[in-house]
Order: sequence, then C-alpha cells, then structure tokens
Amino acid sequence: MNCEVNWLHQCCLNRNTAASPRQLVLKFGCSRNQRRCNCTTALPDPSLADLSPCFAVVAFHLGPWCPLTRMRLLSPPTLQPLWGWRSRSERSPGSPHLPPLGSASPMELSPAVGGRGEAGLYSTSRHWAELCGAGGPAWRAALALPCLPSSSCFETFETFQVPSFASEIFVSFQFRCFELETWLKRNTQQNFAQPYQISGCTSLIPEAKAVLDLVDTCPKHPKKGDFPVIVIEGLDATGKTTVTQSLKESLNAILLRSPPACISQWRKTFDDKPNHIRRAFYALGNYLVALEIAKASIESPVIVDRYWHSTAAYAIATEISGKVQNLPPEHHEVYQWPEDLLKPDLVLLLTVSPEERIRRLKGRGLEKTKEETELEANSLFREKVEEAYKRMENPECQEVDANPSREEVLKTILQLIKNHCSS
Ligand SMILES: Nc1ncnc2c1ncn2[C@@H]1O[C@H](COP(=O)(O)OP(=O)(O)OP(=O)(O)O)[C@@H](O)[C@H]1O
Ligand SMILES: Nc1ccn([C@@H]2O[C@H](COP(=O)(O)O)[C@@H](O)[C@H]2O)c(=O)n1
Repeated sequence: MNCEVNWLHQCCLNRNTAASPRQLVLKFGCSRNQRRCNCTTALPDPSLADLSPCFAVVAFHLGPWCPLTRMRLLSPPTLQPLWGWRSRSERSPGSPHLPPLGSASPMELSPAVGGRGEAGLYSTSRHWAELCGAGGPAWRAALALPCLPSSSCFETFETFQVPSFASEIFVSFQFRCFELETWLKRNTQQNFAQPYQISGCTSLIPEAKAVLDLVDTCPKHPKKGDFPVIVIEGLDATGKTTVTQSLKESLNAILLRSPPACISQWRKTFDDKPNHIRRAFYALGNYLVALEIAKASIESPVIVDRYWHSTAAYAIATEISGKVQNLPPEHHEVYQWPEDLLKPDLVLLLTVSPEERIRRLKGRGLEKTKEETELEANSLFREKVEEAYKRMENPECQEVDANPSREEVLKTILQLIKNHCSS
C-alpha cells in the first residue's frame, strides 16, 4: 500500500524524539496494546478501551514484585501533586531528576492533563522504568492511563478496586522495565519494525478507510513541474492565509493547502483522536497535497499554506516534554525532509511577536481549536514549535518577520521569491 511511507515517517518522528529506540517500541506498542489488551478487562466502561484523546492520572501503591494492591483515581484538581513518585518510606532512592510527589511543576504536568496524553503516558513510562530499575521495598507511583474526558469516568474509577487487573498491568510494567520489546515480539507476534498503520484502526475509525482508499490511488513519487513551489509556514494567526491569498493574486499562482480539500471533511474526526493517529492523518495529507503540487506546478507558480514542516514541528513539540533545550539537537534526523515527499523550492516561516499574535487572534475572532487554546496558554509549546521549525533542513525554513503591515510583509516575501526562484 502506498501510504506505508507515511507511517514510516510517522514512526521515524516518534523513534527519533524518544530517548532510545527501545522506548519508541515501548510507547508505540504499549500505548495501543495497553489500552486494548490490558485495560479492556479492567475498565468497567468498555469505551475507555477505545482510542480516546485524554489521560487520567492514577496513583498506585505496590510492592516491587507483587501485584498492585490498590488503585485510586484522583479527580482533576488533585492531579497535580501526583506527577512523580516516592518510596513508601519517603526515601528517594531513584534518579534525582524525578520530582517527588507534590513538587511537579504545571509544565511537567501539562502532557497528562492537557489532552496531550500520549506524551504523558510516555514520560511516565520512562519514570516507571527508572523506578523499577532502582529496586527497593515498596513504591508509590503516578501513571497516566487512557481515559475519556467525561466526568463520569472519573466517578466510575473513584471506587474501583484492582485485584483482577493488577497482575496483568503489573506484568506488563515489569516487561516494560526490562525486556518489553522482546516479550511483545514473542508473545504477540507483533513486528515493531513495521510502522504503525492506519489500516489497523479502520474498525475504530471508519473514516480511516476512506482516507486510505484515496491514498491507494496515488502515484508513489510525483515530480514537480517547472514553476516554483513556495510554502508558507508559521504558528496560527501569523498571517499565512492573508499572505498566501495576496501571493496568489500577485503571482497569478495556484493556492493549495495541507491537508488538502479532498480529506478536509475528516479533519475534525482525526483532530479528536490521540496524537499519533491525528499526526498520521496530517502526514498523509502532505503526500496527497504533493500530488496536487505536482500537477499545478506544470501550469503556474504554486503557493502552499502549510506542508511537511508543520506536521513535523508540531509533532516534535508535542512529543518533547519540558524545556526547549530538550528538543533533539540540531541536524537530528527528525528535522530532515522525508526522502519520498515532493520538495518545495522555498519555505518561508512567518514569525510575529507573541503580543502581536494574540492581537491578531483576537482580531480574527474565530472559535479556537484545542491546539490553538494550548498554544495560547502554553508559551513553552509555542517556543518549541517555532524552534523545531527553525531547525528543519533540506529545505530549511527561511524566517520572515511578519510583524509589519500586510503590504510590507507581502513586499518582503515577493522579494525573497524573486531572489530565490528567478534563476
Ligand atoms: N501583517 C498583518 N498585520 C496585521 N494584521 C494581520 C497581518 N496579517 C494578517 N493579519 C490579521 O491577523 C489575523 C490572522 O491572520 P491569518 O488568518 O492570515 O493567519 P493564519 O496564519 O492563516 O492563521 P491560521 O493558521 O490560524 O489559519 C487575521 O485577522 C488577519 O487579517
Ligand atoms: N501540514 C499540516 C497542517 C496542519 N497540521 C496541524 O494542524 C494544525 C492547525 O492547522 P491550521 O491549518 O488550522 O492552522 C497545526 O497546528 C498542526 O498541528 C499539521 O500537522 N500538518
């Protein structure tokens, strides 16, 4: 199937942003299998086993080699102190960088409570691995579990006791700590060298089939025509729509956007899915818009509103928790353009000051998406997206100061296009 390339890139992003390749497998295998295999028997509400976008944080009391004895879900206002772990004896024998219970900063918590649950689960699983590695008599730990965002699931969990569920989840966590990859391969026949494929979730997300049917019709490596292809990138409200429209008129160009119109009807559906599925959808959108670019660039210049750099920059910023410094180093594989995706001639990154961006967001007055709300609230996330954009390579993003007036920004961009594409 043609779309496998997409999942390879999807996987590549995850693999490279993870601390080690083994942890990629851990995250990919576990977050899916965990929900479906380990949690279905345990969770009273079967829909909790579905691919749901948010995670709840649960507290565990357990011995190092015995099943869980008790599990309690805390309601959202009390989630904050749970991030981290401590020994029952209140000693802290593990890694010093793990925050003790009660000292988590809101930033570290945001992956777990802010809807970016995949990241929450992943970083917690790393904490867990270190915790088990540290050994010791008895431990209390915090862990993110998939959950529905409705309040009813919190109530359902409040009194939930774990005996039947305990050994299973405990076993899986021990494997996580030690040889999870090997164990999963042996016991589930899963080949983790294979990328995650959206076809695996068509029964859960019927729209996935329609998307895949479209991809099946794609030629594999579409070639660009002779006219220049210019991509406009940037955070929301930096002026992409405004400037792409003006460029279209000034250059008599064809204006395209990623994801393309042919899949935009499913965008809302995938926006509500967990990050890795949502991202897969956008990755796919880039390959579909590449076909449109190939055709259009035979006839006239092409302007593209967002393309691969958007998918990669947002994905990297979502996967990496904490500071901007935690991003993979410059020239890392995650910042490279996918080999099999049609390359544009020029990528321009619009940047505006945070104050100007907020002014524009307010002026625009549209309903905000979940991600836009996150971007507005979380300046660190915004910084990470922008920094990831700036680290992209081959083609790199050329930064454009988009703070000035519409006319001035357009003039600057036209000049850049002239300089870059006139040869
Ligand atoms: N140079 C500019 N100066 C002042 N206002 C601007 C400028 N460019 C765009 N705007 C205004 O800012 C708002 C956001 O612009 P626009 O919709 O073009 O951004 P965008 O990057 O396409 O956003 P999104 O990614 O969320 O679709 C709009 O109200 C637009 O009219
Ligand atoms: N090629 C793309 C395009 C978009 N995204 C994701 O969608 C978000 C918002 O896009 P807007 O068109 O509404 O500005 C964006 O923040 C990305 O998360 C993407 O991943 N790849």
